[in-house]
Amino acid sequence: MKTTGGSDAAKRRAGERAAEAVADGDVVGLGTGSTTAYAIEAIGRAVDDGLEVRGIATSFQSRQLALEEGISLTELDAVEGVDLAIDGADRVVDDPESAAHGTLIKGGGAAHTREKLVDASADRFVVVADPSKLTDRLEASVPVAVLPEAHTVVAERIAELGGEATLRDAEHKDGPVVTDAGNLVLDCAFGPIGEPGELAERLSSLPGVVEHGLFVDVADATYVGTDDGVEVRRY
Ligand SMILES: O=C(CO)[C@H](O)[C@H](O)COP(=O)(O)O
Repeated sequence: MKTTGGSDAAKRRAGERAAEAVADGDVVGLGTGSTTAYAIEAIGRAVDDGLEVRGIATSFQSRQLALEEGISLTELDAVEGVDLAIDGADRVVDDPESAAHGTLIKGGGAAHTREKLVDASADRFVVVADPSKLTDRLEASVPVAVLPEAHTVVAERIAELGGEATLRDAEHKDGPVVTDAGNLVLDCAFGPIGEPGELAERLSSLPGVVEHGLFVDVADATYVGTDDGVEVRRY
């Protein structure tokens, strides 16, 4: 499984604590990545012990893991609602004085389109992270999923917004990363992002953009695994 740095022990603590929030009968959004995998495994163990839940996978990876763990799966259009979503993040703004507190950048695993759909549909969305994801200012690249034929046009529009777009290359395939939905990913460097809400709206309005990895006002809490416990941020 792809990991993105950070301590595995901290990721495990965050993931397992988030899994404790799952209640009997819940519909649970199952995020993507190495931190969420710990939550999915813990939910699987609880299912073995009798917990009844239905999961909604956000990627091929989380679907495979849920199946291995014996978690029943459903789809967003087959349920009345999602009780809880658990998902990782590449960056989490951690500054209570900032309007951007709790804003996320996601999409390191190129799954952010379905992640945003499921996470934003949930009554509660809990982020699981290790301390390496916390930042007081956003300046990481923003992943932008685009229709394949739109990548050059969107890259030009990104430049007009002051960003530099790089088509994400696959590691074990010649050519670009292709998402689970068949789209390409532009990693867009904007430098420090002062107004993530404004940038998010501009990115969403570009023709050819399927979804971007800025999650503004979506998360309800972040569980941060540390060396000896879990710190909870609520938004
Ligand atoms: O957004 C994501 C996938 O698109 C992941 O949640 C994000 O990359 C964090 O992954 P990890 O828990 O492995 O660090």
